[in-house]
Amino acid sequence: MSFDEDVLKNAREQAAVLANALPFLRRYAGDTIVVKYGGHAMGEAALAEAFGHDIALLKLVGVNPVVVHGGGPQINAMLERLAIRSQFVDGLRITDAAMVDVIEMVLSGSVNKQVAELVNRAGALAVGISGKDGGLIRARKLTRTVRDPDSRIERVLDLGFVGEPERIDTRVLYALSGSGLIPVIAPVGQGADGQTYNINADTAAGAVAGALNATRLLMLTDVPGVLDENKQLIPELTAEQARRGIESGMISGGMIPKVETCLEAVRAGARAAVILDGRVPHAVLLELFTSAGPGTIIRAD
Ligand SMILES: Nc1ncnc2c1ncn2[C@@H]1O[C@H](COP(=O)(O)OP(=O)(O)O)[C@@H](O)[C@H]1O
Ligand SMILES: CC(=O)N[C@@H](CCC(=O)OP(=O)(O)O)C(=O)O
Repeated sequence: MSFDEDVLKNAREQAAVLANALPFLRRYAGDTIVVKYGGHAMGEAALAEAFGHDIALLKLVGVNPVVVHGGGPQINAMLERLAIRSQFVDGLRITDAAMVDVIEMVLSGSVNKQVAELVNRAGALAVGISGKDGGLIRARKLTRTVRDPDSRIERVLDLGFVGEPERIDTRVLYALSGSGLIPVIAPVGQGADGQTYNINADTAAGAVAGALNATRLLMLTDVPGVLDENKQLIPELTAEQARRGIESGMISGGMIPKVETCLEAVRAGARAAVILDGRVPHAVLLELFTSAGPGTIIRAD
């Protein structure tokens, strides 16, 4: 085959691949997909670039992607530089007054702009905002009760300025998405009194997905999904299995807010939530458009 014939053959093959992809790419046209992009998944440059491409491609094929990012490792690094120690309870960072300023700086500042830039570099137009912009996330102080295993006495744990979404005002998201832009959200909220709250990024993503009645909430993380005692992937998790998993300790640490969030998101209006491996390049496209993107799916009952 001559050089020209080779080029032509490749081009025809590429065209066929594109044409074959059409029914898949149409699958979520017009739908809203909320993607939680965890701090761990941002580490590797090639992976991050692939993530940016996935989000840009979603917009191109008529999907309305909304990104909510984390930044736990990035906050840890900054707090370490400032010699401030963190403590976690059930995957939530106890946040005092000095920390909340640093956390807002990291999340709404450097990380938010980095994530928006990943999408922009892929040729789409992302706009980085925090939950404080446009009144997006009205937050209230989160309280946790813990039971002492010996005395069985319950006590309320003060997590400081850790918040939970109280109300989501979706207007800013519709305004951006409707103008061809992709919202990229930092998980920081504002209380009725103006106080800034640090919100777990999973929780923020779940609240946004519920309020938007998203077709999917995709939770990108650093494990293949929810794993059982033998470290095997659980393809589908019911509310009852989740409750037992948390009680038995099979589901622990950062996976607790993740699973709880998925359950809450589908209860609040999202069609399904998937916990999947963000370390796999193009995890978002694999999950949405192929049968090779297994994670753990949590559906509305
Ligand atoms: N049953 C489980 N299945 C999978 N991961 C689990 C489970 N229980 C606890 N984990 C832990 O949860 C972590 C994911 O939560 P987290 O570190 O908060 O992720 P991210 O930073 O992506 O939000 C995993 O890396 C794992 O160590
Ligand atoms: C209250 C709380 O824990 N907030 C988180 C917010 C960032 C986050 O959730 O980031 P990842 O998704 O990367 O873990 C924190 O301070 O680390």
